[in-house]
Amino acid sequence: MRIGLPKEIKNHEYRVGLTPASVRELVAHGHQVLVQAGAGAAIGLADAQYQAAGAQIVADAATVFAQADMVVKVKEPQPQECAMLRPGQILYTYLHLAPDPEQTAALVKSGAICIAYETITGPGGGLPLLAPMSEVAGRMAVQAAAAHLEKSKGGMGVLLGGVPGVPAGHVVILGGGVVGTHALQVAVGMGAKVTVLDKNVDRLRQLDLVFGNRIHTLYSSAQSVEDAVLDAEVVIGGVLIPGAAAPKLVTRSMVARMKPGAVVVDVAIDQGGCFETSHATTHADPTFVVDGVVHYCVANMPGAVARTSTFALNNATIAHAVALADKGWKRALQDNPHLKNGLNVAEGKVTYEAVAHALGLGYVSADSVLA
Ligand SMILES: NC(=O)C1=CN([C@@H]2O[C@H](COP(=O)(O)OP(=O)(O)OC[C@H]3O[C@@H](n4cnc5c(N)ncnc54)[C@H](O)[C@@H]3O)[C@@H](O)[C@H]2O)C=CC1
Ligand SMILES: CC(=O)C(=O)O
Ligand SMILES: [Mg+2]
Repeated sequence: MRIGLPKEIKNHEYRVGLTPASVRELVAHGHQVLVQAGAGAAIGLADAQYQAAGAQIVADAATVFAQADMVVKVKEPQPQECAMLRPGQILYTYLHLAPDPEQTAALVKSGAICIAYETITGPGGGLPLLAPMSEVAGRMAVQAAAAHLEKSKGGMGVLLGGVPGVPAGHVVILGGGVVGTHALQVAVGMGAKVTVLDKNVDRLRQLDLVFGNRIHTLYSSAQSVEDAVLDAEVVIGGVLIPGAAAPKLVTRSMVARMKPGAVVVDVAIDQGGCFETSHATTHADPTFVVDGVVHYCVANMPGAVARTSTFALNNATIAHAVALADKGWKRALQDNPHLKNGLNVAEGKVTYEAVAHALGLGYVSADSVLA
């Protein structure tokens, strides 16, 4: 198969879909890899390293899209990328379609086979191709919040860990999954007071066993969310219902009653966000203020630490990339139900139920397009 690697074009997105080591793996399986010139240059992955791994360097994205049977990316395709996809071509990347009707329409129109990293499941449960980026974003969320609590960034002027004689800030984490766990590790490490809320009591039990009395756990309800959010210096949104639009746990009226200068980091913004007041921002202009509360809602947080993130992502994506290249999409998906769960759009149909439901579109099962 011929595999194409374009350079990412989203705002301040320096990650790349394949490392030279991943290219080497695909080439060893007999595949040809076309890499757009400079695709990894911003994170120290030079064209020469890709060539040494067996790739062919091509001048532009148009050549990659025109010649590849499978395009491997990181972020959802931007409109000009969607326009270059063609029927039957495989697109393997993050998509986050539920809050994005325009992209969904463009992918449906393309006729391409669109496999979303974020809905591929794992034999041990969970979302193993989302997890590494959630680890990064969860850890970054506390860094971002601590920085934006500073007065010069619009915050209330509180040091998260406090100092002897002055209380620490209260970090409230909505969702105790991968983002939540990594956020709470860093928040606990910084000496903050930490509360985590989840609907899954087993998850809270696990966190309680690991972190003991260094954290507080709460079952998530409208009441507990409101009580915690109104007491917080920082709220981190890390809830997820796989593939679906994020539930709006924090209402506009709660935000209006939060402490002035508090900071919210809505990591779940890529699925539409869990604060009613959120809208997606970019690394170039990451925050906005609503009712005195600083909102950080960057939809590609791991792009800021693109070198770490690229290697972590490739560790999780390469095995399925090799399977897709070796077997073709139909057999690879028939052979592996977890990879099949990644199919969101194929041959002009929406094949992921939560996406179809969120957008009010017709749904056709992955099995029926594979038949
Ligand atoms: N903005 C960014 O750059 C990035 C965003 N993300 C996003 O972060 C979000 C979280 O991802 P993960 O932690 O990997 O998901 P996860 O599935 O590991 O965790 C989500 C948690 O939310 C909980 N939850 C669901 N409904 C809830 C409710 N009503 N109240 C409280 N908890 C609830 C679930 O029980 C689960 O424990 C996803 O939308 C993901 O796409 C991930 C990486 C980067
Ligand atoms: C998961 C995601 O949205 C990201 O890594 O950018
Ligand atoms: Mg989007």
